[in-house]
Amino acid sequence: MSTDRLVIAVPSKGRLQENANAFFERAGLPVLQPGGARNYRGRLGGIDDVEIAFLSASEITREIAVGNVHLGVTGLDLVQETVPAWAQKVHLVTELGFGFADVVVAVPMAWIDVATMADLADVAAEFRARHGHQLRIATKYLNLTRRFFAEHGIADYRNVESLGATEGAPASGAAEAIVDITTTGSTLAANDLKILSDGVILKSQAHLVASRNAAWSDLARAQARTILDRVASEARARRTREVRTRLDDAAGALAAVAALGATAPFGLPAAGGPLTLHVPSARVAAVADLLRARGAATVTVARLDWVFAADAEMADALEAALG
Ligand SMILES: Nc1ncnc2c1ncn2[C@@H]1O[C@H](COP(=O)(O)OP(=O)(O)OP(=O)(O)O)[C@@H](O)[C@H]1O
Ligand SMILES: O=P(O)(O)OC[C@H]1O[C@H](OP(=O)(O)OP(=O)(O)O)[C@H](O)[C@@H]1O
Ligand SMILES: [Mg+2]
Repeated sequence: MSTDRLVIAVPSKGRLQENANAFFERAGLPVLQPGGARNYRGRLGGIDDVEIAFLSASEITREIAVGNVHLGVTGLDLVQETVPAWAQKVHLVTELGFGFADVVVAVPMAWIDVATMADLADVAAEFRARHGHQLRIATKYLNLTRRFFAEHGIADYRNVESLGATEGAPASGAAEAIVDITTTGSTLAANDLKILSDGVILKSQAHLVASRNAAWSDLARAQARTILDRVASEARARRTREVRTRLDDAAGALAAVAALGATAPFGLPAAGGPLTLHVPSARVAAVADLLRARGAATVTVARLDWVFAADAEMADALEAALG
């Protein structure tokens, strides 16, 4: 880093790229790549002097861990697998609601007696005596596997490192079982593999992450505060609906819907005026029912683009993590 400005690492390819760009766009901070797709440096629109490094998801994780970039978008699976003592180096700013994938233990469908990790432990304990070698697990998630198997008391196995087509390992005879990431399950099914019932090691999704090791200048901290305020405002808006209505007893109605999480951010209306509520999106129908039961004739519901608020919980949590 040649200057003290903020540097954000954004996926330049792979499964997270498109959604990561859409996420910054929604927050009013479009990712700009002036030199075209082959230029590995860009900048963020909507804010001055923020640099973007375009990298693959695994490179982003590494650069965050060593502190070469301040913020980045990557998968939780990569953070937990590839960064030793990750919580000391990486602060999870927020989940991003995309890049969902589970890291799972899967065995051949034909193993009808093996449904749980305890069953797999039994197989592992007897495997060498029966077959002349240890149970082999194909995976690129060596650290997550080691931790999870240890928690389940499985010690008698061997990892076979696999960097691609892991699901093919049992059929090809390279391993007996696998640990890999799955989203739709179609690759597992196509390879006649099943997930053990308690074999989900990690439910991963993309996160905005911050490096606790980077050099955080005053400028970089201030830029991060601005960015996180917009990100938090967009996230708040996404989980909220604006509900408007008119009733005789607005105060009584507000008290009744408060139990459903509704708030009146602009206060109670003067007599006869419209009441504006903010309601968690999942509770909108229940709130509308209650309002009509209390005499509201019409209730409108609208999506919001932004909800700016007085508190800065995301930025404050980052400051606390950076010390
Ligand atoms: N079905 C999926 N399979 C694999 N990764 C997924 C899936 N769904 C979401 N992801 C997320 O995407 C991350 C990896 O993305 P991807 O494999 O596209 O990167 P990449 O560009 O291939 O990077 P690299 O070349 O460094 O492996 C995973 O670690 C995970 O967090
Ligand atoms: O459950 P599904 O929806 O079928 O997805 C799972 C598959 O996707 C990933 O591979 P990817 O296509 O990223 O190839 P890679 O291993 O080369 O990264 C992963 O390693 C699985 O093979
Ligand atoms: Mg990949």
